[in-house]
Amino acid sequence: MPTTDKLRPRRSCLYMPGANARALEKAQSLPADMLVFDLEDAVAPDAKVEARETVAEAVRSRAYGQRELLVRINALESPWGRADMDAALQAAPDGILLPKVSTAAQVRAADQLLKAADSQAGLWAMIETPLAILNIREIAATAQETRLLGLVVGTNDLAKELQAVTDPSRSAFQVHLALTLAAARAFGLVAIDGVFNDFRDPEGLAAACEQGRLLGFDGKSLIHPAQLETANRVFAPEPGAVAQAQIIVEAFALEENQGKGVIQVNGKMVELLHLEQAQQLLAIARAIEAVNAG
Ligand SMILES: CC(C)(COP(=O)(O)OP(=O)(O)OC[C@H]1O[C@@H](n2cnc3c(N)ncnc32)[C@H](O)[C@@H]1OP(=O)(O)O)[C@@H](O)C(=O)NCCC(=O)NCCSC(=O)C[C@H](O)C(=O)O
Ligand SMILES: [Mg+2]
Repeated sequence: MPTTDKLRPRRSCLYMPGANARALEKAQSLPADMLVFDLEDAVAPDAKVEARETVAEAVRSRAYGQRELLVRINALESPWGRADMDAALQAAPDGILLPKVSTAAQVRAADQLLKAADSQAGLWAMIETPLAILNIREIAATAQETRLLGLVVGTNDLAKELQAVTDPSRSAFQVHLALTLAAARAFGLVAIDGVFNDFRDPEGLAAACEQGRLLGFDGKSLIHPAQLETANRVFAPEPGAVAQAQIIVEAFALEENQGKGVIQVNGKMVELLHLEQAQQLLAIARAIEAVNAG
């Protein structure tokens, strides 16, 4: 049964070219929270049909344990998109990732296909065009009527379309990242940050993950197994934060604090909103523990 659970860990989201059978096999034992079987930009036009079959078979194999499986189809407007969608839905992944979504209508069109196929898969939209940024509110708002579950930033395509340069601090993309995050949170969606292309630069990756985490993203798009450990570490709640959250939950549970909206914990003001944050953090920490326990 595909999962649409919003509270599961999504620290690491690893892309694999659909035509690369070795990568698809290797991913069965990699510590990724999410796997994206890519049929779009990582697959050359001549290899698209074969990749579609390879990916469908891999998803059907159920050899990926509890990892969340997404298939990134080609755009529905492209020559391959509709057949990709049909094959993917028959294989029953957890989600379909739509590339280059620019309008709410594109999400609705994909959602109609899910409904027609009686699919339980979630929908995920790549935010990687300038038009998507201008339409981000409407795109995210489709979550109220469709199976849209998350937004995934595509900084490679954004850089191309904006004619922007990717510097280490990603200064050109700060507005796009923040708008995507705000739209995701406004409509209760998961938000996954873009890729870091230099997979032999662990310090640069750690800095990029840290930046994404501080902005509020749930996890990071990855392109190579060597990037998994860093993303899993940076996007997991720190032990100190887990301990602090536990203290807040316990403080609000004390008899003398029943019915209170604000209390003090170790000399700091703590409100009910902090209690909610603490509960959410503990839920994610527990979910990560469950994943680690296998
Ligand atoms: C970038 C790569 C082409 C590098 O591949 P390679 O030269 O084979 O790397 P290594 O020799 O270091 O690989 C070591 C082993 O790891 C396996 N491997 C490599 N990558 C993956 C992977 N992604 N998933 C699973 N396994 C992987 C190799 O097979 C080796 O295994 P072994 O035989 O046991 O030694 C390559 O990493 C790659 O293709 N990465 C993914 C590229 C991709 O999918 N790109 C599309 C999405 S990125 C994007 O653009 C997002 C968005 O749309 C945007 O616009 O920003
Ligand atoms: Mg892209």
